[in-house]
Amino acid sequence: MVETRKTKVSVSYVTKQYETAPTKIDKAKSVFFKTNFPMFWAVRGVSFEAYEGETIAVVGTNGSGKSTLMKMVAGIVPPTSGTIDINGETSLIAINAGLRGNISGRQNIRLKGLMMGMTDAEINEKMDDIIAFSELGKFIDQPVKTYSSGMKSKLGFSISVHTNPDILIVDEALSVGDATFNRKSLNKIKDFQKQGKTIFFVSHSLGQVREMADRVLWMHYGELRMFGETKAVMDEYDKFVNEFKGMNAKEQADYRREKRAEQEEFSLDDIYTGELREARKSGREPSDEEATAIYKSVHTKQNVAVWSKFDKFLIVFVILAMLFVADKIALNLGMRNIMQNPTSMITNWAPDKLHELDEKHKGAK
Ligand SMILES: Nc1ncnc2c1ncn2[C@@H]1O[C@H](COP(=O)(O)OP(=O)(O)OP(=O)(O)O)[C@@H](O)[C@H]1O
Repeated sequence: MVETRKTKVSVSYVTKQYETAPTKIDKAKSVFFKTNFPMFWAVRGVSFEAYEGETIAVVGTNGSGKSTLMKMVAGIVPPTSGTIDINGETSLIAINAGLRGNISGRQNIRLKGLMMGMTDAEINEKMDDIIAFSELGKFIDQPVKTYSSGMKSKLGFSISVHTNPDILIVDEALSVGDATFNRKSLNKIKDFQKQGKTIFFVSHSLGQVREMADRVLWMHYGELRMFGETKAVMDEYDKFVNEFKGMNAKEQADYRREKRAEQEEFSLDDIYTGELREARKSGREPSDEEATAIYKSVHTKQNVAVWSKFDKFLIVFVILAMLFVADKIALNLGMRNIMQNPTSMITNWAPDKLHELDEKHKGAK
């Protein structure tokens, strides 16, 4: 059957490789020095298409790559290889997504609105609705770092649904609020379904998945294990979960170790050979042109920054020069102060500016 619906998201052979640096300091070190942490493929050659108006649930055990895949679709994390084509505006709702801890909930609403290209007037018009939906009451003027994860999720959810995206990605944000808020959020998602939006939602609630999803994408240790109609995939997923629960502790640990080893030893050529194997299994020998096209597509590398020694030297030089100029000309702050607290130059500015915009808005009411 020829698919007539509009393709909204097209993902081809996407991977994400991470260095398993144990701490943030180790990660920072690896930017400037040669380090030897093992590499690990969190997503291994995922391909799928999502159409206008459908709701796709993303399931899988902890650490299977669901959030990483969704962050790549939302454009927040770049893939290591492969391509993602988006036909529309995406908005990611995830616990903490894009919220700044040092500024208030209200200032976060303004900041996120500005980042999404809304004008001051548009933000002012929606401000009261967003605050009302979030149910945060007077906490809206408290710094977000004082919020619980449920409160952050309520704020994130409320902001995202009011920015009216046509592709909505909900990453577990439906399960961290209280029962009433979750029901309200589900109803909002159902409204979006009726409006024909494309929705992805990551969920560990299998009942919610069966109730809401048209299709299900099952991630398994970085691979797309199955993608299809909700009932067919969920029946298989349930079967796997029950089989896994039926194993003893040693069998479970062995299984995890084996899969983890596959994630470390994986290479892009595995996707290529897997594709050829699948084609042959279905009785079709790919032509040389087809094989070359698959090879090229699999090996499409994204522009992940690889810094040369000169780049690193330049970065340090530019930072020092900026600090010097800021000290001498613009801010008249002592060099020692800046060295002790470099972020003060930025953090002092942002809340003041957002506060000024809020005051203007209140005055205009
Ligand atoms: N920034 C990162 N650096 C290194 N490893 C990462 C990073 N982000 C995720 N990972 C690793 O990638 C794997 C997939 O993580 P991801 O958060 O996508 O899984 P998930 O399926 O969403 O898990 P959960 O259901 O527990 O939320 C995990 O092993 C995780 O530790």
